[in-house]
Amino acid sequence: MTVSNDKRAASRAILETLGVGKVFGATRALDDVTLRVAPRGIHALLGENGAGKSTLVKCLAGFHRPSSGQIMIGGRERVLRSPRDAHAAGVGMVYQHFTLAPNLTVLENLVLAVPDRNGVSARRIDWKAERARFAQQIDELPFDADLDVTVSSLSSGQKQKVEIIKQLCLGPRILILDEPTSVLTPDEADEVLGTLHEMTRDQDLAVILITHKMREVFAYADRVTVLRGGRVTGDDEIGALDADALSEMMIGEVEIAKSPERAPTAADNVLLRIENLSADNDRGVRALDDVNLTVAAGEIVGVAGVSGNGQTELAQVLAGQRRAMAGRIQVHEEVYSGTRAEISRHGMHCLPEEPLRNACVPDMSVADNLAFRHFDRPEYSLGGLFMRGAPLARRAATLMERFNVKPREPRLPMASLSGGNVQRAALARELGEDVDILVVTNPCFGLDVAAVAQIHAQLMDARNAGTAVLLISEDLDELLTLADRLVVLFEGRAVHECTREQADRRGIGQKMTGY
Ligand SMILES: Nc1ncnc2c1ncn2[C@@H]1O[C@H](COP(=O)(O)OP(=O)(O)OP(=O)(O)O)[C@@H](O)[C@H]1O
Repeated sequence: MTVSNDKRAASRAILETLGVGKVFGATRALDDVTLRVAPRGIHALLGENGAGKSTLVKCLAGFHRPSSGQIMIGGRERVLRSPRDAHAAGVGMVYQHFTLAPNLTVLENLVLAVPDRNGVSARRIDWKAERARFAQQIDELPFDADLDVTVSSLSSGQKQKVEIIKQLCLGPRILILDEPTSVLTPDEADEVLGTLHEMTRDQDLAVILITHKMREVFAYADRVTVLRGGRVTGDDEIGALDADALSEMMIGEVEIAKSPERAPTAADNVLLRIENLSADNDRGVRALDDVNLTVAAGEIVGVAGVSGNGQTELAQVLAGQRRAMAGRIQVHEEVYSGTRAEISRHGMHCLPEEPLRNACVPDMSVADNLAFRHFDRPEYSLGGLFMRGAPLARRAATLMERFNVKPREPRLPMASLSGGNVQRAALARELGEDVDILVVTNPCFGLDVAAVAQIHAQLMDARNAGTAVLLISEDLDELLTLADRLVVLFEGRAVHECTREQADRRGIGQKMTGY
């Protein structure tokens, strides 16, 4: 930007960060970041994993205090000591993962989100008045929600809308969305972003959008700021940029991994066979209903579906974390019930979604988390009782290098890694050794362009080396890129199956919604 442009942008800005820095121990997560956000429009914040996007927006939402620099909102410097301060300054934030209380109704969630309600007894709340107030507020919003349903019965798309409604009801001038569409179908994502786009045209609302999806940036953003290694590497109107320019700003000269060619499959060598499998969810409701599927050596079978249609339960039964109510599973043509001994004997590796929560111990180091599968092997333990630190650290360093986990510091707690790097570390553990069967759920959730290409190449490599891969993913594009065959789950049933040659994007999208 030229100096005069700079001045004009500053005079228009509702929010500015001036030379903001943030240091965590030895990590400089943000370095001299200047960001200017106009009072209306969608401002995309892009960058590879670990670039500092979440840290920056957490500074704006009062979760982190910057180590240096200033935050200006509405032309005034603000010191945001807590989310409450940020809220008072007009900043609302919607997180990547849901924050709604699942067992409460939508109305109860909205009422509890109002500041100053902490500690107020439910009996002292005038529910009738609150219901009328929220019904009227929602009426004025372009989003719809039924106030009386329990949140746990909502689809991901509906939950995300309630998260946004919850923030909009608090009347923010700046709404921050951290990867809001990663849990939505493409149609739901278009609906949510399209609606917000319209809102930023009609009223004083600035949306800061973190996303890894270029399509969304070009369709809905007005302006883009790119971070790399904690520094701003690009800032411009969206109309002045193309995909190559953005990619260059995000990853510099890094080469995007190319997926290896697809090798022929030994279709008759079935390694995983699922027959008439049924299972219940945590509430005792049937979540998987009479599912049949097979995965052969050197084959990727994709499981498509909107989240909440039995995918989680399928992955859990295969990982031995949930009991099947009917049917059977065979691995290497032997009956399999998911015991630790069977998992190890059959070379069965499972990577669940949200690995930080479901597959890692957040406070333990990256090296220890990478050791979960091997710590009791002779080369890593003394008599099976004591872990041998040096070989485990060497192995961790090798895996971190191979899977590009950053920062390359095995002793850091897992929880201090950025979302994308946790994902890479968890995949490194599951794909790092010879694997016969890999069950993986949403492996590229939250990953940047280069990392997605790298993970896809690694999955294809594993397939070509003879691994049977069951890829459960909410990203239809990912499935269409990788899978040899596709199965669609809807309300727990396998409602459609096709080969990659037969796959039709629209048709599969319709099957996913029960059409
Ligand atoms: N609480 C923390 N303690 C220590 N280091 C942290 C903490 N939070 C973030 N970091 C580090 O700061 C850097 C920036 O992380 P941040 O989460 O902001 O990246 P990001 O751009 O949001 O990445 P992603 O796309 O993977 O979510 C990373 O190196 C990360 O490991």
